[in-house]
This record gives sequence, C-alpha cells and structure tokens, in this order.
Amino acid sequence: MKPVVIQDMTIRFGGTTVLNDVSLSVASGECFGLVGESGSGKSTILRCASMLYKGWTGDVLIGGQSVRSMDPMERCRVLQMVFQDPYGSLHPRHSVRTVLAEPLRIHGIGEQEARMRQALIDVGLPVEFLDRYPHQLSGGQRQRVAIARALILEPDVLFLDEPTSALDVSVQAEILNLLQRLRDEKGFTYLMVSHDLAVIDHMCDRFAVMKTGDIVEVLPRDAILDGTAKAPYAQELIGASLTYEQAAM
Ligand SMILES: Nc1ncnc2c1ncn2[C@@H]1O[C@H](COP(=O)(O)OP(=O)(O)OP(=O)(O)O)[C@@H](O)[C@H]1O
Repeated sequence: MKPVVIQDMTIRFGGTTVLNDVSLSVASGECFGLVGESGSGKSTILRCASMLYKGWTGDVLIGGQSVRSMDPMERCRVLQMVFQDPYGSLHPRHSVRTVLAEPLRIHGIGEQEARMRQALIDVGLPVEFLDRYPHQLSGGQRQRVAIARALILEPDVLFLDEPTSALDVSVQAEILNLLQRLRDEKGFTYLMVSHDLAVIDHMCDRFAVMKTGDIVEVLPRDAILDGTAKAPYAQELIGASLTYEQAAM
C-alpha cells in the first residue's frame, strides 16, 4: 500500500497546455477518480505519472519516491496500468501464458507456473485459460487477463483508464466488483479515470472534477448525490449525469 502524490504536473502539446499545474494526493489504499469532459486531460495525468509521456514538468511521488528516480523495471514493480480497450491491449498472437510469463521473465521472478495460475485464480478465470489466445476470450475475460497481467508483479498502485467502458453493461459490473475485491484483498491504491459518475460512485472514495487541464474541485463520493459540490462546473457535470441516469431508467 502506497500513497500517490502528484505535484504541479504540467504538459503542453504543440503550444497547447493540456495539464496546468495539476496537484492531487491519493491516500494509501484509496480509490481516487478523475472525471471531466472529453479532452480535459484525465488520461494524460495517468500517462505522465506512469512515464509513458516524458515531456512534462512537476513530480509524482509513490510512497514518497519520485517516479522520475525509478528505473523502468522498478516502476513496473510499483505501478501498473489497465487500459480501456482489452482488445487492443493484448497481442492477438500471444497466448495468456505468454502474456503473463513475460513480466515474470523480464523481472527474473521464479515459480512462474504457480504465479501465473494464482494470477488467473485472483481474477476469477480457470487456470486452463493459460493456453487460450485473445480471440478465444470474451471482452470481459480479456479485461480479466489484462488485470492479471497488471497484478502479476504485485504492484502497490494501479492506474485504471476507463477499465470498463469498452465492455458490455452486464460485464462492467463484474469487472468493477473484481477490482473492488482485489483492492480489499491486496490493499492497492487506485487512480481511476472514468466518464461515468455511476462507476465513480461504485468504486471511488473521492474524485477530482477536471476541466481543460485544471482540477476544478476535489469531492467525496457522497457529493454525487448530496449536492455539496461548490464549483459551478462540478455542479453542472453532476447534475447532467443525474439527469441522464434518470432519463435512462
Ligand atoms: N500525445 C499527444 N499529442 C498531442 N496531443 C495530445 C496527446 N495526448 C493527449 N493529447 C491532447 O490532450 C488533451 C487531453 O487528452 P486526454 O486523453 O488526457 O483527455 P481525456 O480527458 O482523458 O479525454 P477522454 O475522456 O475523451 O478520454 C486532448 O486535447 C488530446 O488531444
């Protein structure tokens, strides 16, 4: 369990400021959400914090250590990312065994077979799935494999970028419940992007509302229903989401 502190994160692409001095703190074992309109910079925060993007200023501390001071191997042991699209994130010609064995091999970790089996059990898949290929799996099963891959190095922090939005509604709840169970069991700290306030309500302790590269307000989960948001944009976003949900019911 490690806290995550983002300090003054700023990035520009081609003269446009996409993140503007973003700072936030996520406590050990907390699930913290990032919401906001499309293009507000939510995914960019995760990409910078995991050093997928390099040209940013500011810092990210995980358990007090800067991600900039970690070598890539060390960073993989501390933090892992789960992406939105389980179809794109698994190589079509790599079996589940290959997907799960690779990080273990790179990091020189032994007892591979036992660890791979345990990772599948942890995400609720039969161990026989080690010999399947992505096209032999459903979308939800693929996302479970992507989560198993993220877990296998036993990281402290998971960055979740819309982990269920590419999935069928019925499967979304299964994956969210899985992520919640794993957090309870393993004490992960989650930083999670979602455009869906119902998902934030289900998963997160607190969330930040973002607009054009700035954090407008940080709120507890309860603010989704109790109307305590102060910033007009946060009120507007929450109001629009509730109206949409009522209309959809
Ligand atoms: N590598 C890049 N090069 C140029 N512009 C980029 C790059 N990555 C992100 N951007 C721009 O930064 C802005 C923020 O993108 P980001 O993906 O973080 O938004 P988001 O809030 O996650 O949106 P969405 O909810 O649609 O996924 C967008 O305008 C995007 O076009």
